[in-house]
Amino acid sequence: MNFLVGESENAISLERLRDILIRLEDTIIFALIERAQFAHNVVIYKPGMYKYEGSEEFNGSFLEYFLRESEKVHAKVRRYQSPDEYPFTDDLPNPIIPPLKYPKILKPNDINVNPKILKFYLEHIVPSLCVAGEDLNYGSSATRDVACLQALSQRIHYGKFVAEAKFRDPNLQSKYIEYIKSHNSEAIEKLLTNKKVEESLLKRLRHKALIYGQDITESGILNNTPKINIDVVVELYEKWVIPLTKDVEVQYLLSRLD
Ligand SMILES: O=C(O)C(=O)C[C@]1(C(=O)O)C=C[C@@H](O)C=C1
Repeated sequence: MNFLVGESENAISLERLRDILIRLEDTIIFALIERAQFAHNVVIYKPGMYKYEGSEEFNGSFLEYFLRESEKVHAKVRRYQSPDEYPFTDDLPNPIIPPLKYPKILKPNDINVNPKILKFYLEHIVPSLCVAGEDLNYGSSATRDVACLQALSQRIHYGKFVAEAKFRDPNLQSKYIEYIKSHNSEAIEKLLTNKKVEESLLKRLRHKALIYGQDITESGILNNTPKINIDVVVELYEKWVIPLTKDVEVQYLLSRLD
């Protein structure tokens, strides 16, 4: 969590939030580079391929099993009590350690777009990121998938904080209230969109993916094939990450006055 426990409820600014989003670009690119070293391994996404000891009734895929079991442990150490962490599975156990006092920055809401994240990740990202076929690295692939999914989820749900910061802008608040009251999601989206920020982000992302994806040796950068398909990274943001972040922002604002 980037908002430290004990900080004030006013501890958000758009500038600070944008810095967090920029840092998360690094987390996401490195997670994708990690996943890209293994083949698609489609078998880990097919339901009912394995029997799971202790969860005989469970009939999902190997990845779903792995996500569920990982999230159980993470829930026990209160990961999902942090307002920037959202689980992909439900019926999770209670934390075994006492709760922390986070600043109450967000209005209570139950927005969770993880089903959409899982869908685009499995249908569009993994097949274009990884070499087709099987290399038997099922466990390694699934651990990398979980890292990618968690990073994407955190980034996209930061839209709630970004929306809250935008709503608090005294120059814009009356406009937001007007559009929220008239349930005008299109006007809300238009008001919160900043094309310049989006364009700079996509350019920066291309540079980062190119640089992070190279081999670096004692004599400098080796100009060999990058470890990741740069276009896939840029397209991921252009087609999915930014639109879904905006979707979260709009959903959050629509419920902001409830
Ligand atoms: O930085 C913002 O203002 C955001 O709302 C975040 C974000 C993004 O997803 O990166 C989304 C919408 C804006 O058009 C610009 C960028």
